[in-house]
Amino acid sequence: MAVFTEVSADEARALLRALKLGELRELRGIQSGIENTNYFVTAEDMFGATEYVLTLFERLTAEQLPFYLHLMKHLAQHGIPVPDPAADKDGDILHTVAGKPAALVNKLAGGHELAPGPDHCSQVGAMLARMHLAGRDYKRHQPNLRSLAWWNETVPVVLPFLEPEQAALLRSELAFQNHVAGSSAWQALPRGPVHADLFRDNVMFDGGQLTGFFDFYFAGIDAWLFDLAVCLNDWAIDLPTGRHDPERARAFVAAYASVRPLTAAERQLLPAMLRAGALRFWISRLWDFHLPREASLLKPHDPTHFERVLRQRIAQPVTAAALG
Ligand SMILES: Nc1ncnc2c1ncn2[C@@H]1O[C@H](COP(=O)(O)OP(=O)(O)OP(=O)(O)O)[C@@H](O)[C@H]1O
Ligand SMILES: N[C@@H](CCO)C(=O)O
Repeated sequence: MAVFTEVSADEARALLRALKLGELRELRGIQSGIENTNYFVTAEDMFGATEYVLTLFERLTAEQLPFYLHLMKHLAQHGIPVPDPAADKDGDILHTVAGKPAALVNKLAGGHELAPGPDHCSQVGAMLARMHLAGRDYKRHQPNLRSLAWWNETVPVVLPFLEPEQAALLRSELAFQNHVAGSSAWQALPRGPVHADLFRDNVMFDGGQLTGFFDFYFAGIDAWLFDLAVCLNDWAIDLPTGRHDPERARAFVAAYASVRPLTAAERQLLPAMLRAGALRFWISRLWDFHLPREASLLKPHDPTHFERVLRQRIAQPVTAAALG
């Protein structure tokens, strides 16, 4: 469950009042998610009832949060379907609730598509490219905080928990990614704000139509190709085995490239970036699994899933040419 911090009805009422969003009708803790405390909030004003999502940030600091919240606002203003943080009378979108930094955003319609087909992948691929283009003139800068520097810092912390063979793979993949990051192709990759965690459970569909991307709290400035690789590693694999699904991957990449064609450097580095995407989540899952925070009922994601994905990506590299 993901209510790390309890919010009282009075606290929710006070926030709604400060944001001039009407009276509180319902406050309901959201049981999924592993990073933040989330509540569904129903408010009613003279126009009727509206649903919002209240997020209390458990790990991120008030220094880091403006980048994410203003990015969501920027993208929403550029027509990308993402939650739009509500502002108070001073224009502030970062609030304090129960002593934690907090935001209130509109609730996206629909639910997750946990068994996506090629059509879902095309919709997400095209919207991902539109989102990258819409982020080009976003002025704030914050690196992807779960990128190479964090991998280098965190790998030594998780290594003692691994079997020798797993430790060897983790070490050698990290060395490979450090090597790739020194290449001219890597330097040439187009960059901008990326979501960096756009898994099936961070996208909403309603009646088969994409209604939005959410959970931008791992976003940062990074290679657009990294975002694409993270998506392919989730949207276009068979979850039980981690095996690449060529049909879904082709649909995803073709739709992405129809909005923003891949550059030569991106085509060259796709196989390495797919490995990077798998490594990133293997490390974070190992970290969450072996060094959990104090959260009574938290169920960490299975790290071995991304170990399998990484092994597949190394044994059977997926090239841009194979994806059309
Ligand atoms: N803007 C939104 N609109 C609709 N539903 C939302 C929205 N934000 C969050 N939710 C719901 O709340 C659940 C938990 O949110 P989220 O995935 O952001 O949790 P988290 O703990 O912040 O992240 P993580 O995915 O890293 O575990 C989502 O699965 C979704 O059902
Ligand atoms: N998407 C991440 C969880 C953090 O959002 C994972 O599956 O490990």
